[in-house]
Amino acid sequence: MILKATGLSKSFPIENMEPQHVLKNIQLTINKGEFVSVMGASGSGKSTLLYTISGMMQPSAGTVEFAGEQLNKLTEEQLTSIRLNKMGFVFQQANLLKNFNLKDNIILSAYLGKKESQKEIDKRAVQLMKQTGVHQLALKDITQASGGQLQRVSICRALINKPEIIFGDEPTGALNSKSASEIMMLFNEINQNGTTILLVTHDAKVASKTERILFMADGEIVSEKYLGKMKDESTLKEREKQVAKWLNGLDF
Ligand SMILES: Nc1ncnc2c1ncn2[C@@H]1O[C@H](COP(=O)(O)OP(=O)(O)OP(=O)(O)O)[C@@H](O)[C@H]1O
Repeated sequence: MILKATGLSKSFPIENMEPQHVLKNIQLTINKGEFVSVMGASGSGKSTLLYTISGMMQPSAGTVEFAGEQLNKLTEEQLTSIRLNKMGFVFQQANLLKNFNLKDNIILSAYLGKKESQKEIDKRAVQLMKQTGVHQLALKDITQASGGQLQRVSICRALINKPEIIFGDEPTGALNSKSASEIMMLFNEINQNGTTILLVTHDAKVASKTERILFMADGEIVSEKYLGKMKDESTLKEREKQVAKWLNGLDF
């Protein structure tokens, strides 16, 4: 087990009204090496779940244990260190810094993170850029790359500190279907190399490439289904059909 949420709830206050209960008593265990996706209608609480289990947001109740640490017992400084060194984040938009070239965007957080030499960090950045097919863009800036390429760079940035888990919030949401599919194959490869991955997605095609799908409705995990790891792409059509069936059976 790498992550365990117990009795996790999150409410947001609303002026002159009852608070909005966005997460309700969530129990969730993620095992080391798993590739998990979270699906559910807009507003069901998917992003809030991701933010609370990754220590970006304080839950209203409940606990999160990550890599042997109870996140609620840590100081903000300790949480920042865990997020920097043990977690990687990929969002819908790459959110890269415009005054840095693409390689510098990748290595910046490694300079802030682990105590490694510049040479080692540089070497890993180049390896990651090769693995993700963007090494020829190392010295370009963000205006000189496509959306898919920028997302590959943001995946390199997420991986630079060798995280134990990658959290993705709609990481393919802004991409065309070809780029989205390529990015998912890349996540699959990263997962096969041992990194645990949890993705929030609206897209059944994305979810069908993951190992386990959690379905959320109204702040609760209402169902979870196991697809198993995708060993090769020949099974993809079958997996997509299966996910479509599951979605049809749920009343979102
Ligand atoms: N910081 C906040 N303050 C108040 N309400 C919030 C806040 N963040 C989220 N919410 C509310 O919580 C609910 C769930 O939001 P969340 O973003 O987790 O859903 P989601 O399932 O990820 O939706 P989407 O698929 O549209 O991104 C929404 O009704 C949203 O308005």
